[in-house]
Amino acid sequence: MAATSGTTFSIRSAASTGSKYGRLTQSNSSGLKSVNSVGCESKSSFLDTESSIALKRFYRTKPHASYKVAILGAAGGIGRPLALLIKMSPLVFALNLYDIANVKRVAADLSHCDTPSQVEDFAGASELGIYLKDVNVVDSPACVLRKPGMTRDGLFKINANIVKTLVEDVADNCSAAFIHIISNPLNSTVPIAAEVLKQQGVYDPKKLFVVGGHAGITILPLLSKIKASVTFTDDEVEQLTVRIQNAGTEVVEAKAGAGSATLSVAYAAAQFVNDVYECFYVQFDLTELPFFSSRIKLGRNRVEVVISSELHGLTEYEQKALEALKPEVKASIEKGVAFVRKQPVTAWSFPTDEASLIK
Ligand SMILES: NC(=O)C1=CN([C@@H]2O[C@H](COP(=O)(O)OP(=O)(O)OC[C@H]3O[C@@H](n4cnc5c(N)ncnc54)[C@H](O)[C@@H]3O)[C@@H](O)[C@H]2O)C=CC1
Ligand SMILES: O=C([O-])CC(=O)C(=O)O
Repeated sequence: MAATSGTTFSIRSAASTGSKYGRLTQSNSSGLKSVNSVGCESKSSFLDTESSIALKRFYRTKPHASYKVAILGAAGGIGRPLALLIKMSPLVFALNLYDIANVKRVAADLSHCDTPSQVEDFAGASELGIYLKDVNVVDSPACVLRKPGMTRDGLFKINANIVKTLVEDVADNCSAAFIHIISNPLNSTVPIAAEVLKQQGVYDPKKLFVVGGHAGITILPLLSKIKASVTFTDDEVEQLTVRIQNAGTEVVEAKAGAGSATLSVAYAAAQFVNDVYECFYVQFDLTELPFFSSRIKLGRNRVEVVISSELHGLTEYEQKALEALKPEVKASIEKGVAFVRKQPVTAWSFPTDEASLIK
């Protein structure tokens, strides 16, 4: 499922703080890149005086923008709203947009939002090195998406290679960055990214993750953990579980070939430059599988806490579903790792010591 967060995302617009100075810069050093940062003096505000004063206080007391964020696939269905949401964050001072197509128009449009961050656009593989320099956070929805009737795994052939190549560039240029993979099939693309980073000697499992982690029955809503005072009959649990497992597919079908979920995914992805508690698919030893999803506290720079009690006290239905999904997750992980190691899946198994990198 695309977005499941109950956390809040702090959004502030510089316009509403009465930003005093305006700036528009164009730089054509490479012939491909433009630097756009527009700040407008904004005398009129839709806020009343009290709100305006409160926002000015917020800007005085909050830490300065300290993140440089790169979005790979920034001109796509997810990339565009994600770029807007990140452009609105007071925590971000620079936003680099990369895509193989149409990225200039996104940057030009976005640069008219007078928030603190400066937007730059990059296109073409030769630009990746500059684009990733000193980046703290990489968000990657670069890839192709599925059409109605396809499974997420059906994207493996094309997307595995895109993810591998882009993560190799990340490893070369900003290996200390937080890396957020969005590209499907996630159950395989995260292990692909981990394997590439390992091969380059720069893997930190606390810095690589995806919100959720999913495909078909490997999406398992733990309805028994709902805190609100609500109870479901066994039939309702079954119906709700299947509905949630198909939530992404519902959007694919509603868009009838024009894409998959974009706005909700961008919303979920944008939150990770704030402190959040959310379910993430990462490498750790919650189960016998090396990668799994659980609730995690994500701090400013890394995964800080994995809530390992998440799988305790499941109902019989949930426990059965959990056991039933493990072979599929295992196969997806093995497929991703074998792809990077260029080995047949059967020739490889995950060493047990590697299954416990996050404690
Ligand atoms: N994690 C999640 O919950 C979700 C994941 N997805 C996945 O996210 C991915 C992107 O989805 P959308 O943005 O809707 O697709 P889209 O097709 O609208 O955008 C993808 C963008 O990536 C760019 N791109 C392709 N190859 C590239 C490369 N090598 N380098 C840089 N950019 C490249 C394309 O030019 C395009 O602008 C898909 O794989 C989709 O399945 C989609 C929805 C939910
Ligand atoms: O369904 C898809 O293909 C996109 C996706 O992963 C989701 O929305 O959960």
